[in-house]
Amino acid sequence: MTEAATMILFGATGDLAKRKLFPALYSLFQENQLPQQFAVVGVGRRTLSREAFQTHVKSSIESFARYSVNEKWPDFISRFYYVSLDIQELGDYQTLLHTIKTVEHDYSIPQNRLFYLAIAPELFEPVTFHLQQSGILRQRGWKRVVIEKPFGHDLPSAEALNKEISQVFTEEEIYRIDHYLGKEMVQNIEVIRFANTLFEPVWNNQYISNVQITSSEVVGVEGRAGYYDQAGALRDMVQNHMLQMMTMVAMEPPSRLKPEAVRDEKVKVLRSIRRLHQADEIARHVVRGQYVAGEINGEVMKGYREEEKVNPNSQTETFVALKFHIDNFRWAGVPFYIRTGKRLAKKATEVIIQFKQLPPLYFNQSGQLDPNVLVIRIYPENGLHLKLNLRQPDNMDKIAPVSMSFTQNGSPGFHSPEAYERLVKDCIEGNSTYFTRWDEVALAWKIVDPIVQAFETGEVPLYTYKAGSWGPAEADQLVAQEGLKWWPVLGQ
Ligand SMILES: NC(=O)C1=CN([C@@H]2O[C@H](COP(=O)(O)OP(=O)(O)OC[C@H]3O[C@@H](n4cnc5c(N)ncnc54)[C@H](OP(=O)(O)O)[C@@H]3O)[C@@H](O)[C@H]2O)C=CC1
Ligand SMILES: O=C1O[C@H](COP(=O)(O)O)[C@@H](O)[C@H](O)[C@H]1O
Repeated sequence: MTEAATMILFGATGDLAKRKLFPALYSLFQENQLPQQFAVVGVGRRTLSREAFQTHVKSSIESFARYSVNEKWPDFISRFYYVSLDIQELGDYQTLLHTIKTVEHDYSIPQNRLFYLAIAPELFEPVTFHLQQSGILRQRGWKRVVIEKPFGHDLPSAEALNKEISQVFTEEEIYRIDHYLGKEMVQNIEVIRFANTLFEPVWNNQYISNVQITSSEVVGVEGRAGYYDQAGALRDMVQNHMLQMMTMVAMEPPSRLKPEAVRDEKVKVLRSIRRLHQADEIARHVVRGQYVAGEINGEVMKGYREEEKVNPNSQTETFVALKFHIDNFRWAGVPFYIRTGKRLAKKATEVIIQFKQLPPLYFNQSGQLDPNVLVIRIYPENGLHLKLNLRQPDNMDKIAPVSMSFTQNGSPGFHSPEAYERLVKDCIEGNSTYFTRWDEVALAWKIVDPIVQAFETGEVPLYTYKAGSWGPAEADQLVAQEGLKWWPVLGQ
């Protein structure tokens, strides 16, 4: 049930708020999914009048929202207030407290306060500390804090951050965002598995040969070089989004559809992922790459090292492909391949489940029959695609693969909610199922940290790939070692 609340949005003048958060709030408002008693206090460092802030919100809606400015607009925008504050200055928080109280009074909102930290990670600690010091958290209603990624740079920094935040908020009050968990088809993975008799019994190492998870991007670093050149693809995408998708594919059925039960099962998967420690072992399981100049859709793209604010000798990976094993009864012997990178040929996110071959008899005498494959399409489509074998209509002696496809966002007039819409609604409602719990974050760092160290000491070669390709050729060899290939993504 949606609860009356005030959202205090730190970083309200920033990019994330403009491109994702205001549009998400507007969609929820249009669909009557926000509480009647709801308001937003935007917080930024720059000085802005309330009117100027409302104009800023309007331009965000006009540029990025699914709904246009319509008759509901005046009611929506009247709920937006603005406070200029320096996060580092404790004294500034009294104005914020005063505004929150005014808003709660004007909209008869009980003192339920949702703090959304859309700010740089180094500000997470000072803001939580000052919220406590200023008395803003000494209210009668509930309090929650939403924290954007990245949650730490490695395990020690994540532990330090968590320790600080935990002095002010309990684990139940902390909502760590991983926006991939808000995506329609990522949430559908558990439905595909646990609501379909066709799939549930075969979802294991008896029937599945391998799993491939791809998230490819056409964009480069897009003005975020300062962060990205320190992070790289492994920290930026694998530590969070890719491992989260893998846990959704691999987890056991939860005892109940409750946040803790679901997250307990995901944690068990993360614990069972075989850790890679030795440099030679890492080099056998991980391929890293960096893009050089190339062409995408007829446009010439510069190489990563030529990008603005990137170190011209940068050793940062913009592509990574990995082979993981999950050492439990369900998955023993099934490789999970993950690949992600920037400046690849297409923007796509897919999970591919490749089933095992039948014995080489009857229609499969040659042993060359195509395997059955289930493709879960997360982007650009929200869909499913199942590859089966049938007789070829024009040559009944031949067996050929056919496809059954379902695309949710293909129907005219159908607009799937954006990931941030689901997640913002969930945190207002107090549903933390699709947010990452601390033990998930810590385990993910434990998996990733030794690989990062091997990268930093140069023990894993950095290959190059052309912008517009599918990554270094060595990534193909990673799967070819087991007689496999990467399944082409949609439209490739
Ligand atoms: N942008 C994106 O697509 C994504 C962003 N994120 C994460 O979201 C967070 C925000 O990112 P983004 O919006 O891009 O960042 P921006 O740099 O665009 O915005 C930063 C915001 O923080 C405010 N700010 C900075 N310093 C202070 C301060 N001392 N006191 C008060 N406010 C301050 C800025 O206010 P002002 O401008 O007024 O100075 C601005 O509103 C980061 O953690 C990022 O990693 C995560 C995924 C995607
Ligand atoms: O978190 C991040 O995700 C985006 C990709 O998200 P998507 O929803 O567009 O697939 C990535 O570009 C960015 O580097 C990373 O920080």
